[in-house]
Amino acid sequence: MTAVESAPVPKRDHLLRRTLRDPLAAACLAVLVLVVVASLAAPLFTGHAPDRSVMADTLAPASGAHPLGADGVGRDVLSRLLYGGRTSLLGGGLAVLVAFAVGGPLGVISGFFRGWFDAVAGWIVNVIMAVPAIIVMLVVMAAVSQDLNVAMVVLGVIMAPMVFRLIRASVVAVREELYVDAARVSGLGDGRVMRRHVLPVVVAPSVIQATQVFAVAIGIQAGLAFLGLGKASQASWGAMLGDAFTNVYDAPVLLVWPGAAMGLTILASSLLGNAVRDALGTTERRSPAKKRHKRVVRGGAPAADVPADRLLTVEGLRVGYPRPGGDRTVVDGVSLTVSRGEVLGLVGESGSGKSQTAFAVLGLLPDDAEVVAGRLAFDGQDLLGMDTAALNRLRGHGIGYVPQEPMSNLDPCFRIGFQLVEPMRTHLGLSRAEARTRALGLLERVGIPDPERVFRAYPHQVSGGMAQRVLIAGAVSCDPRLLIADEPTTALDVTVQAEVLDLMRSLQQEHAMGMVLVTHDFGVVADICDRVAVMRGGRIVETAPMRQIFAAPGHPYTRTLLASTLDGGPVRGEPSGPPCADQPLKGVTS
Ligand SMILES: Nc1ncnc2c1ncn2[C@@H]1O[C@H](COP(=O)(O)OP(=O)(O)OP(=O)(O)O)[C@@H](O)[C@H]1O
Repeated sequence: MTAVESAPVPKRDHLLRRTLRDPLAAACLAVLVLVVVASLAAPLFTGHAPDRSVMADTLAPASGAHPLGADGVGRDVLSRLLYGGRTSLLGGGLAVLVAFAVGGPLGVISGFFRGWFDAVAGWIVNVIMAVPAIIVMLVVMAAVSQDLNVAMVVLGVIMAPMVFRLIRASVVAVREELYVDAARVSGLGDGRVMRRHVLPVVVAPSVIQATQVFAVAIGIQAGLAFLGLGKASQASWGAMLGDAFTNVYDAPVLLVWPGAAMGLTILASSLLGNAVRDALGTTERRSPAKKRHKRVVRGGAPAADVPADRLLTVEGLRVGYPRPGGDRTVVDGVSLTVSRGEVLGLVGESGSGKSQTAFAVLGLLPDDAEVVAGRLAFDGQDLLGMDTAALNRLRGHGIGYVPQEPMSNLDPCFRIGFQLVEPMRTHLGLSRAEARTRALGLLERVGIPDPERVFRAYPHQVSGGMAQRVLIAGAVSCDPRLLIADEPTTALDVTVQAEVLDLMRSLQQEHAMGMVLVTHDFGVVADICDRVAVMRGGRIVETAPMRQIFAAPGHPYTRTLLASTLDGGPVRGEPSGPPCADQPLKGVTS
């Protein structure tokens, strides 16, 4: 029996509150607030102008008039420290802003859409990275402007490639996740998928990167000022270090103030960045599941002369992957049909091409797949000719999908309720409240005992069986006419398998949905299917009504598969028993 684990659902906790639970983070934030407030409110703390020089006060020690003393040309050290903080903070902030404004969007677009944009952006980034940063800034300061802030803007552009690479890598990793596929299957457009599932993952590494850019910018700015660059009127910690260095033997204490201010600011911002990253709870980078390239779709003719109750028509479907040694064909000439209210079982050993066939219908094959079909039509619409936006509208609404791995198809960052509500709002145009009510009803319908609780839970707080029920609820939430279920019970234990199958059968009958049930299990076939198509080596070797398949299997391979199931032997992998007439296709892994 499936059950929600007893851990209570945590309340949404504000990021700042979570961060400040770490005492070190709280101390770092306090230091940064102090530095910012002191710099901005400098006139409140000192009456001296930072560039006002009084020769009589040269290297004056700390006193009431000069709490931190005076520098080599008689300027008040406290005043220069406070006003210098403005220059450093503004410079660091400018560099971060420019680096993220340039590198951030480019990284997201490149990682998400790849293709020519990615290639061009990658090339530009490589060129920028080959340019020596310090030389460029020296040239800019010498030839364009003596303003340190201008140099920091240039530094931001030079550092944008680092941001670009980091964000691109994060986006590439997350877009390969199954739950991103699942979101696309449920019909969410690229914008929503990016906003809801991709961008949240980018936030944590970006925070760390921002603190690094900030620290580097403050350091480089100080270096430039130390070399004497920058306007003489512009107080900065670097200029203070330069001045202190010339008087290092007479007043070594002058090195302490700007050094301590810089060190503390950089340290506090780095440690705070780490704490924020930890509080975001996404420290691990998600590993890419598979590599994708551009999808090529060729061929396809509009559907015509099909019976009125026909829902899905697949004719002569071929799926191949270009490989250096020759194309790898994984589905070869598959033809099948599904009528309204009919359940078609797609059966075969592992690697026979069942999922590839299902994904071709869903338009979810990897981008390097070549798909050719005489006809690939859903309810009178040509699927091959459809653009992504039309496919997005169709998926979820017209065609629902129940995946094999329930857990990997739910985004761990979002509550289950949110993930159910979103597609309904998109496809059915429901308000948030209406979608919530409908989602709760669906959760109850799929046999979840405490819908409210599961609605508020995160995926890790429910069991695998419960997650699969949630996905089934999601798949039928927008009243699809066809449901594609890819081994929906494989990841579940035996009792739960039976319950989930019962549920799918009754939902299918209630909604009069057509269904393609991908499975390797003849038990499942007997339970739920009206007709069966048996696949081997990328081809359909036999299609027949369910009872006929069991009573009089026509193809030797069907007999072998049936025998291995009925014997209780392994169905997956190469079947035992007499060799079949059909051998696997060249290049197809069985
Ligand atoms: N991106 C890809 N590039 C090349 N070959 C692929 C790719 N994806 C799948 N294949 C191959 O396609 C063949 C069919 O895979 P498919 O996932 O459809 O099998 P299946 O019948 O669903 O098996 P299973 O029950 O194990 O999921 C396999 O040999 C697999 O290695």
